[in-house]
Amino acid sequence: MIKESVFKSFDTPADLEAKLAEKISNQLQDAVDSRGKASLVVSGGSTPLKLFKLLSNKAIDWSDVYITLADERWVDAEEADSNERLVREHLLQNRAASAKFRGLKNMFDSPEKGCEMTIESLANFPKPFDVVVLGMGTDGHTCSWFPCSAELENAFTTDLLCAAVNPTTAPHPRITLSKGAILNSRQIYLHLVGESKLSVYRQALQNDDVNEMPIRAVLAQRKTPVDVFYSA
Ligand SMILES: O=C1O[C@H](COP(=O)(O)O)[C@@H](O)[C@H](O)[C@H]1O
Repeated sequence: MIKESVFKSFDTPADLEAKLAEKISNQLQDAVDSRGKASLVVSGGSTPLKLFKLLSNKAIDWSDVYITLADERWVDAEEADSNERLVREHLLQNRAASAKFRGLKNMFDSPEKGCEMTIESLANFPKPFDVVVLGMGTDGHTCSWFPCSAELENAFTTDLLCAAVNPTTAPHPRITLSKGAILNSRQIYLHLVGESKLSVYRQALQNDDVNEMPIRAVLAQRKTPVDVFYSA
């Protein structure tokens, strides 16, 4: 049984997004005030889009904020399935347009070949990351740590920032931040919307088999604070 993290439940997704956007923007500005720059890692998928919009209007020093993704599908940034496209269209807008964004996909034809260049492109990001926002799939994956993938162990054990992943249950080869990279952060938020996600989260707390539900690698550790933000 995993000891539960801080769990905050909201009446509506809008209430959740308002509070989470406020917390993230305050933490980013605090980082800029104390260390001159800040870093933010966001997830893709459908859950964070309204959060991105709220964040993009926050009055903070965005030009000192470095943003990247927790994971990416190995598709061009213009394609519908690209997480980078979501970030560009929903987060890097309004006041946040001046943030320094680095995507994970590059010109190589596979994540295995492109991984080294991605790692180099993130070398100047402030670390530990100030804020990481994770999502979770109903199979218990987070980032692109898919329970089915042969590369999961590497993503969990590598000292490198990124790993290539070829999920058998989801489309596209992927690149993902490694477990070491994600846990090298000051604050992780797990953003969950919908009762099906709540039930997967509750199931994840039942034991610590990370291969069955990779989200447990985040929930079972105590190195980095994890706050779960949930709304039905
Ligand atoms: O494939 C992915 O899925 C997860 C969850 O996505 P959602 O659509 O259920 O919010 C996401 O966190 C991850 O970044 C994405 O690549």
